[in-house]
Order: sequence, then C-alpha cells, then structure tokens
Amino acid sequence: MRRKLVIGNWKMNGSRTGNTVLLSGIVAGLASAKADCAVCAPAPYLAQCQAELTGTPLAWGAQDVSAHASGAYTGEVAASMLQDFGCRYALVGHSERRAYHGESNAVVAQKAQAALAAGLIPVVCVGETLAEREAGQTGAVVGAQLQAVLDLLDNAALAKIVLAYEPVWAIGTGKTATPAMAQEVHALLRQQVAERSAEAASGMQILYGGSMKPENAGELLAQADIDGGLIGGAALKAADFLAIIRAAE
Ligand SMILES: O=C[C@H](O)COP(=O)(O)O
Repeated sequence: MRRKLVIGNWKMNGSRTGNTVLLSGIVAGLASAKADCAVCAPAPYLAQCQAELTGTPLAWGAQDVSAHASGAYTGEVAASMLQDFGCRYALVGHSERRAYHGESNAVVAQKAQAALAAGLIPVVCVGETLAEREAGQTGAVVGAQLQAVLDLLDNAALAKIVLAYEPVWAIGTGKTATPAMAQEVHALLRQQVAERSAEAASGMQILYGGSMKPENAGELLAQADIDGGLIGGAALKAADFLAIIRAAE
C-alpha cells in the first residue's frame, strides 16, 4: 500500500513574513496527518523552512537542483547544498523549467541522478502541452520524458524517485484533467516503470499536478494510480493546502 504524498510548490512566491504565517498555519492543522506532506520553497527560503519546520511533520524541498556536484556554475544550487539545509525533496523537470529554461529530458534525468547522489528524493515532473494532447501524443511525450530517467538510473535508484504527472495545459489555468484522464496517464507511467522493475513500479508514488484544489482533490486522489498531488496555487493558502492533505488521507 503506497502512502499518499502532497507537495506544495510555491514557485516564485513568498516573503519571510508571509512564509512564517503560511508554514505555521499548515503545521497547526497537521497534528494528525497520515499522508506525507512537504513544501518546495524558493531556494533563499530553505534555511527558513529548516528553522521553522524541523521537528514538525511537514518536510521541505527545492524547486530545482543542479545536475553538477560543485564548481563554476554561476547561479546553480548543488544537491549537497539542499541537503545541508535539510531538504527531503527536489523537484526536477517542472514544465516551467523545461519551457522557460530549456531543460531537456536528458538534463532532467541528470538532475534526478544528482539529487539521489546527495540523498534527496527527486520528484520528476512530466507532462504534455495542449497541442501534444490534441495531436494524440500524450503517451509518447510523457513516455520519452520518463524514458530518459529510466535510461540513466539503475533499479535501486529508480525505486527511490517520485514521479509527478502535470499536464501543462492544466497548470495554473483552472482546467483540471478529469480523474479518468489523469488515471490513464498515471497507469501508463507505472506500466513503463514496471517493464524495467515491477518492484519499483508498485512502490512508486505518482503525483498529479495541475489546478488541484480542495474541490477536486478527493476524486483525483481516489484513482488507483494517483498517489498524491503536486500543488501550485492552492498551496499558498494554509486552509486549501490542508484540505487537500485531508482529502489524501
Ligand atoms: O507544481 C505545481 C503545478 O505546476 C501545479 O500548479 P497549479 O496547482 O497552480 O495548477
């Protein structure tokens, strides 16, 4: 039985004062949380997360990580640095990184590998654009994104990653994949992993992201292959984020 996992991706939002209000509001409602939960904050606020969340049930992580271990890579943040600040997770290959920063499937796979090497759990994001969906290419697109990761990681490493299916057309748009649409892609992804390792596939948490909200979370999270959510906008309000965590329990 896979545990549910709900991760809030703050994207480029937050301030020291606002973060304290949000984090304390979430933690106050988490006393009996049965799902795993985390927030992925902008890098400058990871020290604040460590200071304010250590000892609570809310984990934290980064929104990106360098594919390189150290060296002359101005502006990059190494996985070991994230580990220094207590991060449990690092998102890799979010569609906004792929679209605005030109991250290829191969680079995303290298980032996943770098995160694992530092003891972090990479949350590998995959998803198709609207044009790709309408052209009937959803399976091929997410399949290629996942395949790059499968090609780089051995079975032991594969068993440690989290996957997130985020249809690009559903991110921040208020349009959500129907539970059946999301389930179909999640099942495809799990099947692709199973062809490499049945054990990794059966244990892998596969999250859905894309306008998940308290109103639609229950139905999405009830699907057999949806093991949690990667939440953007609704993770910026403690009450909404908590409602989604409760829907996952
Ligand atoms: O990482 C989170 C996703 O991009 C979803 O964002 P959203 O919930 O604002 O649609």
